[in-house]
Parts: sequence; C-alpha cells; structure tokens
Amino acid sequence: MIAPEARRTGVASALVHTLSCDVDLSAASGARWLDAVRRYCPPQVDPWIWVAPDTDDAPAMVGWGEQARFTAHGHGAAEKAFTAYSSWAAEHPDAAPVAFGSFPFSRDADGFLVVPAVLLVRRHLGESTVVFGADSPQLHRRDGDLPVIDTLLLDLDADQWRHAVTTATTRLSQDSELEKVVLSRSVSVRASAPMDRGLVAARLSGKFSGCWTYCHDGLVGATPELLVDCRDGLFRCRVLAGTRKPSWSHELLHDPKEHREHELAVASVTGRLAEAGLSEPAVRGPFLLELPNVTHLATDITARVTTTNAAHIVDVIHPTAAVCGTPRELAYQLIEQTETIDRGRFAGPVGWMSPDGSGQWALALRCGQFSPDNQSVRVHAGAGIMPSSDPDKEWIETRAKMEAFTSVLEG
Ligand SMILES: C=C(O[C@H]1C=CC=C(C(=O)O)[C@@H]1O)C(=O)O
Repeated sequence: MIAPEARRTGVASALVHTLSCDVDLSAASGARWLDAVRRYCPPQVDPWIWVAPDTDDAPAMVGWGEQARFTAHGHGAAEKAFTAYSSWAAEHPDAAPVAFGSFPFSRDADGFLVVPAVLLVRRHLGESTVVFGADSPQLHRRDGDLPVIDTLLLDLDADQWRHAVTTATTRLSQDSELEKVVLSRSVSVRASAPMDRGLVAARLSGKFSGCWTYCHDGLVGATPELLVDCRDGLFRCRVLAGTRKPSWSHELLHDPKEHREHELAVASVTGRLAEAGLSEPAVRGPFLLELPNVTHLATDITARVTTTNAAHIVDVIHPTAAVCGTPRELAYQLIEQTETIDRGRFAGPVGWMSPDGSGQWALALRCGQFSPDNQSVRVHAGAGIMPSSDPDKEWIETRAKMEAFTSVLEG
C-alpha cells in the first residue's frame, strides 16, 4: 500500500523517523544534501547512494548495511531479482522501502538488488529526511580529504586501443548488417591510502549536478544517461550518443557521423517501447547536453506505462546502442571478441526499485569500480565506433569521459 504522499517518488511505506540535523536539509540541492547526509554513515562502512538531478523530483538516498540481497543473471535478470525482492518485501513491511540495484554489462555475471539495513531518504525536494532501520543515527564526522594518487596505469595502451578500434571499423565497413559498436577501455588508479567512496560520490554530485550520482557496492559515478525512470504511470529516459569536448560542441549538430551514431542509439530504445509495454511516446531531440568535461547529443523520450515495472523495461531496453551497438546481438558479440578488459558493471543498469515496481535506472557511465580495500579504483569509458571513426579521436574522447571521475580524485 503506497502512502499518498509517496506516489510521485515511488518510495512507499510508513515514515519511521525524521532525521534531526542541525541544518535544514529539506530545500538543499541534491549535492548539498548528499554531502551532509553521507556523514551519518558509520566509520569503515561504505554507503549506498542515489542522488538524481534536482529537476527530477526523485528521492535522494543514503543507506548502509544489507538486510537482503537478490541476485540474478541472464536474460530478464532485473525482473527475476525484482520478483524475488517484491515477494520478500510483502513479508517485511518494516524494511527500508527501496532496493539499490546494479547489473553488469555481460549477461553471464550476476547483478543484484540490495535492501539496505539503514536508509536515510528525502523523498522530494522540500521535504524532511526520514530514517528507516535505525532510531537516530549519529553524525560521524567525515571531514577527511582524499589521499594522494600514487599511480595511474593504462589497462590498454594507445596502440592496443588503435588495434581494437581498427578491427571494429574494418568489420563495420565489411559487414553490411553491422552499423555501430561501442568499445571501451579502462585505467587503474592507486592511492596512498583508502579513498572514501561517499566523499568521491559527493564531489561528483557537486560537479555534475545534472547527472545521476550512485555508489553501489564499490561502483561509484555520476552518469548523464538515464535508462529507465518509471514512476506514476510515466516512463522517461535520456539517450546520449555523439560527443565533443566543450570547445568543439558546435560541430556536433552538423556532423553526419555523430548524427547517425545518435540516431541508432535513439532507435534502439524507440524500437523496443511496445515490447516494454510503453505507448504514446514523445521524442524530444537531439539537443546539446553540456557537461563540464564533454558535450553530448541528447534525446529525451517519455511514454505512458501500462504496468509499473521498471525492472521489466530495463530488461527489454538494455543494452541500448549507447553502450552496445547496432544491431544489438552482432555488436554484443563483437564487443566480446574485441574487448580484453571485463566491463564488470560499467555500462550496465544502476539504480533503485520500490516493491510496487517504480524505480529509476541510469547507465553506469563516468564511473570507477573500487577495490574492496578502497585503495584502488578502475575507471572505465567507452565510445561509439562507426565505420569512419578515427582511433586517435576516440582515444581523446574516452580520456575526456574518464576525466569526469578522475578529476574529483585529486586534492
Ligand atoms: C559509453 C560511454 O558513453 C556513451 C554515452 C554518451 C556518448 C557516447 C559516445 O558519444 O560514444 C557513448 O555512447 C561512456 O561514457 O563510457
């Protein structure tokens, strides 16, 4: 049963406690809210975090601990995990009303939905923060800075990247069916001491306030790409493809290669709306989405939802051509043959679900996967490859994308 005031966010269940805090956080921006609330997470414990852009009117959340975990892999993984979660939630009405979720790019590895033991949530901008699973959490002063970065290692050097991209452009030119593939690379960063994941997330949220910030089991990032927002009978997503550094943004709207790359990404979503149970789509784009490090071609899609089940929509739409390619199956195989580094949960869906089927999911981009000891982090980025792609330009593009994450690790 959803409390009336919870309808729009999809975060249901009874209010447990209001967080008493010395400053009023109800009207704070998501970034400021996060920076204050993350400090309640106990020492040596890594938080769960979700903060959407303020324009979303979505819940901002910090949690910790694990009350229940539901894992699944293969086709339909998100829905399998969600079905198990919603049955469990029906038996546990006092649990936190949300599960944080993250699924890998590869279908062979497990993804999860996790119900945190403690959850601090502000359901709407303007409302107070409520606490599930704890009486009154203590503020643990987390004023520390991030440690010095010791090493930054390319997991793939420029020659290896050139080779991978050339293999792809050759295949794209020879195979009349294959139109686009997204290839990725990574760098490994090592610090002199453990890094605070919550602080990294707070800095990302401050710098990329128009993005979706997440911290899910060591995967931390702020992504500009919304995969599925399904709340209150409405579906919304933001498709991105086509990139320039900010000083070259003006080229984006006129470049036929970028336009085709973008069109394919949009078609990979619009072509699956009916299968996902969505109707009457409205498509707005492409427009320029300007971020501090890069500018993208972007298209927003909204549609009516017949049955609220964000997990089902994720399963149908993912992987879009923003992270895989066109046609999906051929591009997926080419990625498996060409990429030597496991993507892990990079380029997979990351977000949250409520037991009633509402949820928000983004694509896990502009992120890093922390090691269990938090002393190193692997930062991933990919780029859409078309037959005319230049490997050196795609190298620069992936470096600019990684800078979204690496820029907040310094100082
Ligand atoms: C795969 C990534 O970006 C995607 C999203 C926006 C633009 C993209 C591009 O222009 O290639 C990619 O499709 C990434 O950031 O790692």
